[in-house]
Amino acid sequence: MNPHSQQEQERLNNVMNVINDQIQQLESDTLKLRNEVINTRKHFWDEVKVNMDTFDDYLETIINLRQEAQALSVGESTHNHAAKRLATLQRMKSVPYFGRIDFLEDGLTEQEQIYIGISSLMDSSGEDFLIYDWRAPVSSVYYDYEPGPAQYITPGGKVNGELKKKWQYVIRNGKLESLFDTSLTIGDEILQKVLGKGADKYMQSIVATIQKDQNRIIRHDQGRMLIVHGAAGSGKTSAALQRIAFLLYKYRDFIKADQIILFSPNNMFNSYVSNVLPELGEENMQQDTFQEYLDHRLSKEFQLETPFDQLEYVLTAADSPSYRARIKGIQFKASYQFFEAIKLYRETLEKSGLLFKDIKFRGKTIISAQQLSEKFYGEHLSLSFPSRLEKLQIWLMNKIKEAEKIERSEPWVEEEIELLSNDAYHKIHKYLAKKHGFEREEQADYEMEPNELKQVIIRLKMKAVRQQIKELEFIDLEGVYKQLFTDPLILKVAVPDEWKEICQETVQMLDEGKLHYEDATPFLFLQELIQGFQTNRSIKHILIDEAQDYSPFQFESLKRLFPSAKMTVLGDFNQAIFAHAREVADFQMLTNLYGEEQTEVINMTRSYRSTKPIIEFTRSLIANGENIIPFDRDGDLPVLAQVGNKSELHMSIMFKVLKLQSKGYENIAIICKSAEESKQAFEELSKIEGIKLIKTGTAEFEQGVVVIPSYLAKGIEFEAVIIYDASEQVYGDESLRRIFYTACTRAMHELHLYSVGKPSHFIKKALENNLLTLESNS
Ligand SMILES: Nc1ncnc2c1ncn2[C@@H]1O[C@H](COP(=O)(O)OP(=O)(O)OP(=O)(O)O)[C@@H](O)[C@H]1O
Repeated sequence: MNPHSQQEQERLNNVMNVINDQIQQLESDTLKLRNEVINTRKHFWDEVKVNMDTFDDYLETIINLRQEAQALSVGESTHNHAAKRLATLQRMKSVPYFGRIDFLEDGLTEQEQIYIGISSLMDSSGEDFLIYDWRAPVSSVYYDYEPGPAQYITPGGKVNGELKKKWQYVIRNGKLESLFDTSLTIGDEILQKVLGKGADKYMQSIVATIQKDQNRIIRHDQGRMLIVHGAAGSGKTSAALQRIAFLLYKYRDFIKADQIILFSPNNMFNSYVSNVLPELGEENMQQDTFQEYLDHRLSKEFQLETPFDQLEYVLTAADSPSYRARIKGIQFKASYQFFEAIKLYRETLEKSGLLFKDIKFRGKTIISAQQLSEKFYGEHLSLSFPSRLEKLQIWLMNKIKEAEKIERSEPWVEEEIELLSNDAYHKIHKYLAKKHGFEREEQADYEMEPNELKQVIIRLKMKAVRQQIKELEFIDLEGVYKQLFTDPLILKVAVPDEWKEICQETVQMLDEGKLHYEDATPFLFLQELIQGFQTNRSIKHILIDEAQDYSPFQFESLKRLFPSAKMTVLGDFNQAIFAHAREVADFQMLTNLYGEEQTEVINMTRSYRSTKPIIEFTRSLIANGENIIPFDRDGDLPVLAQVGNKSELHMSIMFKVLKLQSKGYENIAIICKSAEESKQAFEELSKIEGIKLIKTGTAEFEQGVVVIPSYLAKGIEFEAVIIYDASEQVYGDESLRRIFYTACTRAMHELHLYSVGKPSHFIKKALENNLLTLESNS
């Protein structure tokens, strides 16, 4: 037993007592506060005397109301605050702290013992910290330094000193299970233990074992843009989530959880990561997928393809005649050249090319597209593009007024009046009476002018037209976008050889009211360049996970949508699975987004998720994989089993699942290339008890044995992974290398590959270097 254990357990007992006392106190406080709030709500109107007789009475009532509302809101917020603290203390009851540093500040003689946990705790006198929050400035020493000179940054400046000792604790349910003086021991026992555990339904927080490079990401606080490029399993998502917790702590008076958005690959991933922040005593940030944003903006006008439909096409339709052109189109439409070309195109629209729609009322054209075009290109040419559109709107509104006058003599107006319901008639009467200054009690005396009634009817009917004008809907955006594919002179960049086919397909899609996924963002981007960008200034931080899947259009759109936000971009180019993925890591575009001075790039090469043998295998699948450093966790070599046919494959997999389950693994994924392959595999493997099929719509991350398409397994992990069919026939094309790599890197403890016939050439290097065990018959 460690000689310090006794002493440490005593201190722990003390801390537990303080926590228990505070819990007791808070329980009674929150109950009282809760009752007070309920009471105030119940008797809200008793306290407010509503009297509107005179202006002074009215004023008093308003003031009274305000005061009551304010009291209620203060009560609610105090109660929420206390309830939140109570929940954190309850969590601390199990693990009050996980680390300690002994720090001697320069100029002082006594070293301080700093215990670190998920939240701070003061002693009963309220003067000394028993525990420091892991996000407090001094706590960074714990993550950043080995014993020796160390420093940390406070709002008041740098603090220099010496880290004398560093301890790690394993505490469970208030009991000290073990402690490590990490200044003496080599290696990282606690990290070993954490990583060796089973997978959970939800991702866990990593605050007890944050690594130095991850800490840099979490506490990064300069510039508008942080780019994190990290190997599979290096902790990008984990760092992103702890970073959010850090920001919520550091800027607690300025930033609330709903002012931070995490963009993630799909809804299932959202559920997978949804527990980390609450576990740390913070509220969850907003979570979104880019697809949801596109849906919100474009699904009224178009039938939108989802990124997963696009991927499914890419993975399964290689035999279709237009396949090659579509792939080239996908790549081109996500390229930087196309992005620049669209910006240029918008500029040329200042001189010519902007298309308009006829403005119609009751099926009749009241202002033609031709008139609009002549007006736009005939006047105010020295003004900026948005100002010219504004002038056009004003002109149009006047035209609408004229049109309304003309409509008065149309017979439909009389017909409408005759058809008015009593209720509608009275509403109009009341409205006009009020307009003419009749007080409520005199309104019955008001007699409506027939012409005025007509005017109201016409205005009501014209409302939609005015709205169209306000929203600039008279611009034919679809036509403007289509021109890029019908007028060969517009795009001034090199286009793919298959351009003719790409154009045909794009035009056909648009004519059918559909928008391919590769067209959606460029279309929206062009639309916003013309109509103006929508903005949301309340968001202060956006974090983009799996950023390798985003195109320049998407980054630029997010930047413009959230002009007050800082951006954290996390990705791994080796996992770029979409067809538009660039061949090489391209940080330049991202750096250009906010400029070099505002941008920092952090690389993470150490990988934690998988055992060392699995990482050694997976890194052999990609170019420059040797740069990935495995965390030293032991395990079996990945296994390759070659089978003769599908029925042998299914038998072997079923057998393997049983074997893995008998070893205690609960989270087992059978990863297929596509949804189509997953569906077939699921049908064939349905005898496995409790097996589930994960589809694009699956909202909750499921535990147990799952069959899952590679692209949905992205970002998540499983105790054991079975690659359904790693044959050359399935993974023969070079473009699938990254998808294959992504699938294999999902494994924490065991990886099993099956191959019907010849295995994919992706594993050639692994076979040559004995990074796999061959299993002839399972
Ligand atoms: N410092 C750490 N302490 C404990 N566990 C860690 C640490 N860093 C990473 N992990 C664990 O490693 C696994 C991978 O982390 P995470 O999913 O954040 O990596 P990633 O870089 O986002 O992976 P990928 O790109 O492959 O999806 C998770 O189980 C995570 O909890």
